[in-house]
Amino acid sequence: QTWTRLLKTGLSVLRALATNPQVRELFRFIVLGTIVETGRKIAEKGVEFWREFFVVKAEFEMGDFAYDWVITYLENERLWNESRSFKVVARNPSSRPHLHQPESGKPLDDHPSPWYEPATTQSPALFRWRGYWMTVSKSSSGHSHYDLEKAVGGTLMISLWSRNRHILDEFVSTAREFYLGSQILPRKQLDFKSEPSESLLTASFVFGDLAHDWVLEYLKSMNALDGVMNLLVTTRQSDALWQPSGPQDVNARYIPAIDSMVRFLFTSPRTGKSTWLQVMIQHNGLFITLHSSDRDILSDLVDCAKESYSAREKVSVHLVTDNGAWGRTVTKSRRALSTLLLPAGTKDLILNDAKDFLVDKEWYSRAGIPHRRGYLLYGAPGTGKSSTIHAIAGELGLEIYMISLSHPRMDDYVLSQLISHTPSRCILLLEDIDCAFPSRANADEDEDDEPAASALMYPPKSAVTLSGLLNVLDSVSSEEGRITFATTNHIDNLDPALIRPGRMDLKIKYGLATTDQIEGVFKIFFRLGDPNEFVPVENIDGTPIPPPPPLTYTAEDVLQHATEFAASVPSSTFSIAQIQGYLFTKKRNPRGAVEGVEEWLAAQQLERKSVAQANRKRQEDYVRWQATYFPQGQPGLGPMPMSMALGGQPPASRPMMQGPPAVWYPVQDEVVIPEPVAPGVGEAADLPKGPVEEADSTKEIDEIVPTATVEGEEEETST
Ligand SMILES: Nc1ncnc2c1ncn2[C@@H]1O[C@H](COP(=O)(O)OP(=O)(O)OP(=O)(O)O)[C@@H](O)[C@H]1O
Repeated sequence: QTWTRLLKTGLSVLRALATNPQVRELFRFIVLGTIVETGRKIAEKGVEFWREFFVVKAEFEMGDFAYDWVITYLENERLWNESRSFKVVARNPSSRPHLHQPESGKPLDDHPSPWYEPATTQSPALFRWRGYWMTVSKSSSGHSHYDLEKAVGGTLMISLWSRNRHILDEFVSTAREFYLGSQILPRKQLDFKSEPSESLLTASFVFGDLAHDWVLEYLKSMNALDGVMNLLVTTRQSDALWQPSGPQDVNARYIPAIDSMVRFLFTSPRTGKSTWLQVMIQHNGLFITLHSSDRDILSDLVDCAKESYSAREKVSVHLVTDNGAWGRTVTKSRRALSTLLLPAGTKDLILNDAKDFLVDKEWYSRAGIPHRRGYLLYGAPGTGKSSTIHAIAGELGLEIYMISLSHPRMDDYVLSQLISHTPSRCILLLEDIDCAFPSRANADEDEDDEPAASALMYPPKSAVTLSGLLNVLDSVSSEEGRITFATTNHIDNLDPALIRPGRMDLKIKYGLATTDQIEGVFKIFFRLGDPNEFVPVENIDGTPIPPPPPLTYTAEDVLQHATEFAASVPSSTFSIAQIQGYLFTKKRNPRGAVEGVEEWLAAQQLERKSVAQANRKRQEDYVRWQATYFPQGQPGLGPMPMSMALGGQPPASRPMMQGPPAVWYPVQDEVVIPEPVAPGVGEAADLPKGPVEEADSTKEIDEIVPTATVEGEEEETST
């Protein structure tokens, strides 16, 4: 009964509520709300489902090439055009030629230009691509891909409204092709090792290596370094290597500073294929990153560089740095062999022999003979030895690697290191090879006419030993087509082992100027030779030398004066360099050169006399010094002290006789001291007495300077 009563009460309450309009309204609202919410949920699920099945999504990470492709492509499609919010950055237009200028933008000038890129947006931009809708959104972190070096991170999200995944593939590959085809400046690659695609090829070209010079020259010839924005302004000659092409101030060079970077589009002349190169300039060389994994492109680049290098009308001379390693390279204009005045047949002899040698590698290997060839050029200073080597190098298209044995860092080890770091086909030039030996006076101590004291004065000027030198010349690494040229002013100082065939195959003597050579140098000097061959047309740094003013004399004048001049100057008495030195004082005045020759000859005679006297005094002083301090005789103790050499008193205390050998020469007014001369050999004994001025100059000189015809008896000339 209780339950029946309760039920009746409930029903009456419900009936009362149902008849209440407000309650009925509320009830309807709840039902409708439930239906709407359920519908919304179903729709949401439906969209999610649709998205899952009908939208393809892709994510592109900044720092990845795929990101670069897509963003560059979208940039080009002007996707951001409809955007309402921008990020505006100032960038150098020359480094970003694709930069989008604002519609009303001013023409580009030297100041950075504005560049518009879409502001970071979470709300996706919608666009249509080949009939498909796409949304693009960019995350907040990171900058545009061009500024990648400053911030890494950030992603680009692309949603493609299509069930078809292939559309995404098509989109990405279209973007990639566009990127490659547009040849757009790629982003800088600071750390190629961490590049995720591992598709960049990096090549190092080490300073001092020939490949480095090839590539550097090539980059310069392609104006690739012109875009460097980090410059070193220098006047040092050693920086000439970097001189970019184009007109530059002679004194100041604007060269890329260390750590600067430049990106350059290399188009292979052979394949026509273009590849971006990123060139990093470091203190120890060039580091080139190729935006490619194709090694052929690298070898193509190196081959092109090598080809254009060898086509230049220049000769490169590689020098040893202060550290005793290859480093500096000096480039000189080629010197034509025809400008050398040498006895008939000399030039052809060397040139043909060297050519034969270079082409006959097979023959050498068949005969079991090491493929190397040595030439010894000896004779007085200034007779054309070095000039011949430069001209031959130019003719054969070879580089010169020049080693001076008197270099302060030179010893057997440094020498062998240097040799092993030279390329196979080159000219190795050993200058003043006699430095490695004691002077003749030292070698021939038992000769009666040369006091032992003088031997002490002339120890070897180089720490290189004979065995070190022979080892280097005979070493396996000195095979492979290397031509060795050695020069010396004192062949008689050289050990026979060094100049035996197999080490020095041709020995060519350079004598003092003959009458023909004197006449020849006069004609060339006054431009009767081929002026273009003789007169350099450009400075060492490539800047042009303006042509000389027109001549005030005729060819006939020069011919006549040349004969007169040659008749006035004694034959085999002066080197061509000395004659050239005199002619320089009469530049553009051939008549003056003839008129002044007697005065010059007299001055030369006086100079020789002073030199001889100074040498004699030095010898005497040294003997006296030895007798005072080492009455018992102290062989091999080293040089005379400076104060003594300069004519002062011997030092109060016994000098230290250790350390590297050094020779001190007296320095006096108007005295030029040549290589040390042993007493009894050379000028001192031959000098005439009496005033020079009164004598007939030609006769006088003929008398005082014996013509050097016999090997080893040549006149020591001043330098
Ligand atoms: N035979 C020559 N023909 C033309 N020019 C010459 C000749 N000899 C010397 N000269 C000129 O003299 C200068 C010095 O010559 P070079 O340096 O070749 O002499 P060198 O014999 O090598 O001297 P050193 O032994 O001192 O090194 C150069 O300017 C060169 O043009």
